[in-house]
Amino acid sequence: MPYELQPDGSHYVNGAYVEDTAGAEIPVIFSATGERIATLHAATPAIVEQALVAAEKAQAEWAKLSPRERGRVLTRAAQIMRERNHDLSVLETYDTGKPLQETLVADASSAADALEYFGGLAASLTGEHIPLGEDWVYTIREPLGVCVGIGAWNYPTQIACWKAAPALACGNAMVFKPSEATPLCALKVAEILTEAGAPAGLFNVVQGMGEVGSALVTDPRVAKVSLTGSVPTGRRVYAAAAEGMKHVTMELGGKSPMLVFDDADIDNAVGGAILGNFYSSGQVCSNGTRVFVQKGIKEAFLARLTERLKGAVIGDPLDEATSFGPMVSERQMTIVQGFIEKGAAEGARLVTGGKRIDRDGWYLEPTVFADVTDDMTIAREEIFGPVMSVLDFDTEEEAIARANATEYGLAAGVFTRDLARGHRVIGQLRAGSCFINSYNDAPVEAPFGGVKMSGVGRENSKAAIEHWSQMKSVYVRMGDVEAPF
Ligand SMILES: NC(=O)c1ccc[n+]([C@@H]2O[C@H](COP(=O)([O-])OP(=O)(O)OC[C@H]3O[C@@H](n4cnc5c(N)ncnc54)[C@H](O)[C@@H]3O)[C@@H](O)[C@H]2O)c1
Ligand SMILES: C[N+](C)(C)CCCC=O
Repeated sequence: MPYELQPDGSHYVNGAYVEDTAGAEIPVIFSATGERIATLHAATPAIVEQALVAAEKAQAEWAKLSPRERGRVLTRAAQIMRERNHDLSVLETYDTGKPLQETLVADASSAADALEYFGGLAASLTGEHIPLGEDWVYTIREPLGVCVGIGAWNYPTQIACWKAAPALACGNAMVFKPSEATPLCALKVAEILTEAGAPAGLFNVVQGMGEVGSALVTDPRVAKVSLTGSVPTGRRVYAAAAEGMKHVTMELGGKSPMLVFDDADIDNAVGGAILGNFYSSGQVCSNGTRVFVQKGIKEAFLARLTERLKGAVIGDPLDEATSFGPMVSERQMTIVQGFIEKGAAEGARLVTGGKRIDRDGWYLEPTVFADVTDDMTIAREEIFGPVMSVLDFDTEEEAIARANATEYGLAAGVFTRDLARGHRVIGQLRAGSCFINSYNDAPVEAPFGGVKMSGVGRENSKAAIEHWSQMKSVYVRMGDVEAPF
């Protein structure tokens, strides 16, 4: 066992593990077996207070460092993460149930990318000089202060670092609350940042459910809240943050469309649909769960998809050969089973899957429904599980209109050999993260985030800097002040 699964304390505050067993118990369950692997406790008000005090103190000192010095800490943390990728990946697999085959390449490594990228960017975050004849204005890019990050359970290491890396690069401190379903990984991020030279209190982790998140969001010392979670939680958190006029980033849910035209390379389209529906057992916010296939290739697409799904290796997520693992929790599995039942009851054609797998843990078969219509529940609501809905269409205009007929707008994809059509269609899809002949790529260099109900703000890329800093402008008069009296 690379890391002890039971951490030295539930929380990481002011550079060290702390515990307060008065907080509600948080059992950590390995979803491949149903076994309890650790027990943590939700933060009490005293722990939340300690974290905020520590963050406030650390932020004042951190902001005084040169951006280059701040960047050096982040890039050092990235290097440590890469060196420990295997251990961190195993921990991620225990925390989430995702196959090691995935976590080895998509979690600590994506987190390290963010630390490296924003560490490198830190020194170039400058203001500008604006000449006004004799007078002039200069701008200073300033930190926001103490920021709160709140995570979902599907990518606990990645989410912590996609928030912390730009936040810290800009001179902020952070109190991060992981999802109560996956509380382990963010603690390692905190440990590594300390080891890399981050001052005590710069990145704190407090555990808990919605009440702990809510206590952080409403605290007047907090300048910004970045949430990754569902739309209903996003609505509540955004409203609470608005009361205090706080900055927000909202990375929320989706029901994203993937459009497959008759001229698409069928294997690439099927590959994109598999990645966009079954990676992480379908527990990915940007998944293309409404797969619109043009009528001419619909049956060929379904046949190839069914064939390729037979290649899924379902099993122990700690075995590197496994390519499809359990759901994160029994609760999530039950929610997804409810959607599968609705799909069948509302008349969708079950092409493959649909059942719970007969083994320990919370496994569902990769499931594909065809002949899905726009009004069906499975075509309208985010399922967050391994359930693909295939809808068919005749014309480009029709597909675009139907793809856009949703309150969500996180992602969208197009598969076609006609690149002019690819760009034309993507240009009309109302979504933040789009793909042509690909799906779900999320390099740190590209902005990531949604439109409409899927969110506000962007993570990753230079665009994230705008969401973790603010501009001060300074007018400088070179001559006398002329006043009317
Ligand atoms: N857009 C993205 O980048 C992205 C990435 C991953 C997941 N997601 C979305 O997350 C959802 C799945 O994750 P989940 O089930 O953990 O989401 P969730 O909304 O139930 O919880 C998200 C987080 O918010 C906290 N929370 C709940 N109520 C709160 C409150 N009132 N105040 C403050 N914090 C509160 C939870 O404890 C958890 O840490 C899906 O909708 C998925 O699409 C989005
Ligand atoms: C990097 N992925 C796989 C696109 C995940 C982004 C976070 C959403 O759940």
